[in-house]
Amino acid sequence: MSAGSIPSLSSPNSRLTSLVSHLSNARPKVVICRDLGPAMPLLMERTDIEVVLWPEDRGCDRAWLLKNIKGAAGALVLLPDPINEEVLQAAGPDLRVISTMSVGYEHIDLPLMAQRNIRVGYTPDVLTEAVADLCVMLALMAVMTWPKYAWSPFTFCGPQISTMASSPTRTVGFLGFGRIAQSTLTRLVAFGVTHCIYSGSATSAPNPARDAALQAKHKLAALERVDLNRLASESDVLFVLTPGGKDTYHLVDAAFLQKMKPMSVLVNASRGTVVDSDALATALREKWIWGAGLDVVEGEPKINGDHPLVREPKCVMVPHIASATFETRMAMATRAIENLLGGVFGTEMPAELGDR
Ligand SMILES: O=CC(=O)O
Repeated sequence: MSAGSIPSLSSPNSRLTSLVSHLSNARPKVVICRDLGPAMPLLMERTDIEVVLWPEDRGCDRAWLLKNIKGAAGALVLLPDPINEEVLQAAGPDLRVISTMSVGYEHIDLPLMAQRNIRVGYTPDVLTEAVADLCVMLALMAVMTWPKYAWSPFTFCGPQISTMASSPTRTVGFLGFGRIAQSTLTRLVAFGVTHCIYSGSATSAPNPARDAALQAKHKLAALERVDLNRLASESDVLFVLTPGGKDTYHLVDAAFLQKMKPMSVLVNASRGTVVDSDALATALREKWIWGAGLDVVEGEPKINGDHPLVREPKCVMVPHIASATFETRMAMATRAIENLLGGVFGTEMPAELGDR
């Protein structure tokens, strides 16, 4: 999509009116938990499905979902919509697919879906580049956070991410080394980054061949899988890019932050729950680390101006918008719709989780 051709969002209420023409019991019903703007014609122009759309421009009400999902063959959901036993009970036996417009899927009870033979779609890949762009932006902003504004030669200074003659090495660290981490690394190579270290999950197998290829491609002095101690203590810039959930809860805690370099910065663009917010606020206040850039924070979106990290001057925060470019959101919405239709009609889903 070119910048000049970004379609405008049409009102959910006008779509609601056009839904009347879709009502027929013969067609499989799909429930859509949020207006998908310019992608909606991909659903609304079809005559072989009945589309039931949450009509308001805010998160879908639970009560509305539970009422409307009855008899549905599929549902297109978002991160704030927990998909669990309650939803399956309300839906009944016709439910064949849950499609989430997100790369994360911790809001979906996957074992339960597998048990009931309900297919699950998600939207990996299409958001990788946008999130990697934001990661770099947050890292650059996190080194330049300053609470006081009185100029002198060495105020407003922060640690430099690019290498230079007097400081020729930089180590970038990744907690989680999937697609987004690797795209972020690609961007940082242009800053002269020399070393890359990462920690994978306990269950992910080491991949020495992939690592050797990446090291050669980016002409790095080292690219190494390390334990959390080394990740914390050697990273100049540390990106948290691991999935959320109980396995990664508070992996970055006070003990981890205390091991980090005082001039290092932490960026989190995965899930708020991976980083202990109170510990991070202490780390910034006590100067264990230099700064932080956060796209996500524990407890979001219900945080306010009193949150310790919102009040912390050396923390840059954006409201979980890493994938928020028109191009990426359109690709995510399209992928989510394709997944939904694949599940409803029993055909291929472009991005399906797990085995059927
Ligand atoms: O956080 C965003 C996503 O999971 O897509």
